[in-house]
Amino acid sequence: MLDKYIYGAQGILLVYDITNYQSFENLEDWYTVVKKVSEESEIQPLIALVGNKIDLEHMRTVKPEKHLRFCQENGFSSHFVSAKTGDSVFLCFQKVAAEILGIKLNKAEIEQSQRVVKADIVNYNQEPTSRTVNRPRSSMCAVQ
Ligand SMILES: Nc1nc2c(ncn2[C@@H]2O[C@H](COP(=O)(O)OP(=O)(O)OP(=O)(O)O)[C@@H](O)[C@H]2O)c(=O)[nH]1
Repeated sequence: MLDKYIYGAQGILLVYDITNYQSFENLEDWYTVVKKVSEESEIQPLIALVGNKIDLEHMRTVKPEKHLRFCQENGFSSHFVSAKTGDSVFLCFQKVAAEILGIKLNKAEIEQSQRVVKADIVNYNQEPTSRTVNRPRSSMCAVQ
């Protein structure tokens, strides 16, 4: 069944979980299937390596160097996303589509697709604690 999806595809995303080394290792098997099917097809798909769950960077087990080496060795384009927060997901698809179409994205197009991280100043109503020796903290920064 998988070969039916792969056959004739112009782009293939090999996605793994950056916090799960096994999911990265499994890509060898997925890539083997992709290569086998592509040999039988006239269309050679663009292959993108996508590291998912970048919102869990502190739990990363697959080093970025490993990811990049795999890309370099096989001519993949490289992407990191978070399906949970949506970070870089649109950008990833936009880059893959542009590469397939042979279009070079300009800086403005790339920046437009990048998620803006908003930081609000929130009132900090608690009494100053003993740690605030110099000036009591009256506000804090919250990244959403
Ligand atoms: N923190 C975080 N969790 C994610 C992200 N993407 C998916 N998940 C979670 O990871 C779990 C597996 O997601 P699935 O969409 O089922 O992925 P899958 O590849 O189909 O996983 P399997 O069914 O286990 O093969 C779910 O609990 C998702 O909510 C992400 O970017 N960040």
